[in-house]
Amino acid sequence: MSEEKDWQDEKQRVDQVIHVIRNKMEQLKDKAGDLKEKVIDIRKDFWDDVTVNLDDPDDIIETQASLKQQAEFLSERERSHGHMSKQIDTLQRLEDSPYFGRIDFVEKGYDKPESIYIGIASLMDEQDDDFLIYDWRAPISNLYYDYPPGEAKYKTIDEEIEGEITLKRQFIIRNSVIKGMFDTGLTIGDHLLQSVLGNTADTKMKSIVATIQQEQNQIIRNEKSDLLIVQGVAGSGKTSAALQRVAYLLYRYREVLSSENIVLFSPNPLFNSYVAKVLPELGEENMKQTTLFQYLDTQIGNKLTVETPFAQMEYYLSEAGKNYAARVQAMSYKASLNFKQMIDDFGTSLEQDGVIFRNIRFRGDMFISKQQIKDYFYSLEETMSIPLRMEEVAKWLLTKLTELEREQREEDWVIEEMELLDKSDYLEVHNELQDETRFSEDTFDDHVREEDLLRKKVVADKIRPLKEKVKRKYFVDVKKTYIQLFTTLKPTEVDHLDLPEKWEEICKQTEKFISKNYLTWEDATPYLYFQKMLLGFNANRTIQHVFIDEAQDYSPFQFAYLKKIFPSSRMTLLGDINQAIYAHAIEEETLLSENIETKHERITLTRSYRSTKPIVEFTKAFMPNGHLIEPFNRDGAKPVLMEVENTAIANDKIETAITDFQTAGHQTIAVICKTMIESNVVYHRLKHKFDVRLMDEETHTFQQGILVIPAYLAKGIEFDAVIIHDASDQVYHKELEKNLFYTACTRAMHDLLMISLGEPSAFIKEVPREKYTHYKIHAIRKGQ
Ligand SMILES: Nc1ncnc2c1ncn2[C@@H]1O[C@H](COP(=O)(O)OP(=O)(O)OP(=O)(O)O)[C@@H](O)[C@H]1O
Repeated sequence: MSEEKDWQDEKQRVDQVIHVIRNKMEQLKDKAGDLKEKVIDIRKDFWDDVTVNLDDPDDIIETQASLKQQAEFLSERERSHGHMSKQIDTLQRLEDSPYFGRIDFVEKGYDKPESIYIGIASLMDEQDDDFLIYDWRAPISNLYYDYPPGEAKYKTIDEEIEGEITLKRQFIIRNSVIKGMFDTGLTIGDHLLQSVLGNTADTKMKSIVATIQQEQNQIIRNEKSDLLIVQGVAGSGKTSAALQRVAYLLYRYREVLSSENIVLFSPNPLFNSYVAKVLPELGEENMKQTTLFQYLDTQIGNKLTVETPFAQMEYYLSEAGKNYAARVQAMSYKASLNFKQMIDDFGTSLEQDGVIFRNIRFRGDMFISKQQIKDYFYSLEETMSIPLRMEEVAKWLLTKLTELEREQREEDWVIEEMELLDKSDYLEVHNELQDETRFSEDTFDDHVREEDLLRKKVVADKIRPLKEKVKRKYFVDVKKTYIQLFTTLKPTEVDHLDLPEKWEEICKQTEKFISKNYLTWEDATPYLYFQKMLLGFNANRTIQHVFIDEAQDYSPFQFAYLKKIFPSSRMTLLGDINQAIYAHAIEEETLLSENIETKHERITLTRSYRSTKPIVEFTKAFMPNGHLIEPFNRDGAKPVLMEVENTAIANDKIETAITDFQTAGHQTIAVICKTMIESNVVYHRLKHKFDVRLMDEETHTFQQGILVIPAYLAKGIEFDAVIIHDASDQVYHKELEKNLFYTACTRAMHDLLMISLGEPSAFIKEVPREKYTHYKIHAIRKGQ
């Protein structure tokens, strides 16, 4: 068959499929329109169709039943309407680009191939007999992602089907028109990938459904592992694969899983909006998304201020302050499982003694003292866990409060308070009284009864907040109990736990911070863990899948905490050891370390798709194990290093570069700095010349244009061009700064420029000279 004939045949098929899509869409729109009218009618006539009769209890029951029936009828119609709207959305998406792939597969035992077309959703022909398009997540579609032409097999729910792929073809279809078509020998040919990756950066991440690579497909379709760990180099598609995996799981387990059952922990708030469009593009709803900070901060509540990880990072990078060395040791130690062990041991000792409680006062007077609560707590059965005993204490206190409530109704202060009640309170009591007396004739003591009710109300209003506090276990002084870990525990009791050298100083610092209601980031997880140890963990069982992106930044303690909170969830951790930027990663293992003890399956991604080949060749040259990183073959300019003599030249070069990048058509240009302080300075300088935005930890979205951003906030995101504001050795020198520098450089898709004020970073010097262009720019001196 000639290429021209193939092209014509495929073109014709696209037209036919589009015709079917449009027909279906018309029909559905008609149906949905009718249904909408019906829904409006039902809402309008709702009360006409309900028999309302409240005369006697039987009538009331009948009315309730009639109401319920009518409401169900309405919500069933509304549901169908919602379902139809969703189908119409999907058809609209298919109308634009119905499919992206085709395989011809001859099943063993048959002699003719069947053509399977693959798109973002399934589509049947008009008779509903045959599939015109298969959903990319259908079992048979796996052939497309996993095999080149030749022998192949796929698994359905109950069997394995073998056969041979005789053709594998990719399409680019846009606006219902076929724009390109390639037959491919490889898994998914470079052709399409080249064209996708060559595009300019978007402020929203795109789905990679048409070009998923075989190794990414292993992540997306993994069904066996409870703990899947993905170590992938920068730009290898970890986040993309994670989101595709969410879509896959939602399809595969659609009967039992919804987006509400999946949570993604992402590195920063900006990232949330960056990835927000991928799933809707695939016709799925977004999973829940949070950052670890948001999660811990909400759990800890507003009594304590929690330091953000970014503030911790700024402190770490500042290298300033007289307690700096101790604080850095604290960051590492409090991330460790040794520290968790210390808390666990402390928890065990608290079973005997040591929990600190709070007094409960009523109207300024002591009602139950902390000592009484403590005595009650420690009088309870020792075999009961601490949280169970706390439940018992709460019950006991609630009974006591109920007794108090009864007694207090007779007190004089109640009369005084009654006078302060406003009209609505009286009305409420009056209505209550009316309800009570509705069916009785006997109303002579109404006045007395009204006073009773008012007294009851006054006291109840006073006691209610106390009861609420008791229910929330406010009677436990978690903070003071926690501080004891740093004040009363003798180092000799815990020295088997590899105490850091500056432990005593750490203890003093911690006590000082927490007494001022300030929790450093390194204390946030341990504190919350401890709090739950006293008050109960309330495991979250609605979440069935937890995804952790940038997992290298999670400490072993944080991971252990998340496991405890989500005990029955499957976990997918994605990260890159080379991008570990938090202080604890220097000494503590990260989650991605080879020797993590928990049972897991590990997938390694070594191919980098984001940046051009010259950028990847440059960045891999200064990283340990960099030889394992494989660039995707996309051409571009070599990274440029400009070593300049003074700030004036540096500024001038940055400004020229921005203008040049704009002229070259780059839409997003990021000036990446090491810290927020540096970013602020650069922003204030540039804002007079360009329309530029400063990104900080509060930034939740970003637009195309020129951005100034600290490296740690640029995690997970990409830009057309990156300018490293100062790549000098003074700025990027320490071990962890290497990772920060690597993270910054690998954000660039097409162009990377490094300005160095003076001596360039030693990391750059590790790179062979031919991998980048080096300019030295001197100031023009008098007489030159
Ligand atoms: N199979 C693919 N097809 C098309 N584009 C891809 C594919 N895999 C990755 N990409 C693209 O490569 C870029 C990097 O992907 P992604 O952000 O998912 O990588 P990552 O491993 O999470 O990166 P990092 O760790 O550096 O943040 C994105 O632009 C993504 O669209």
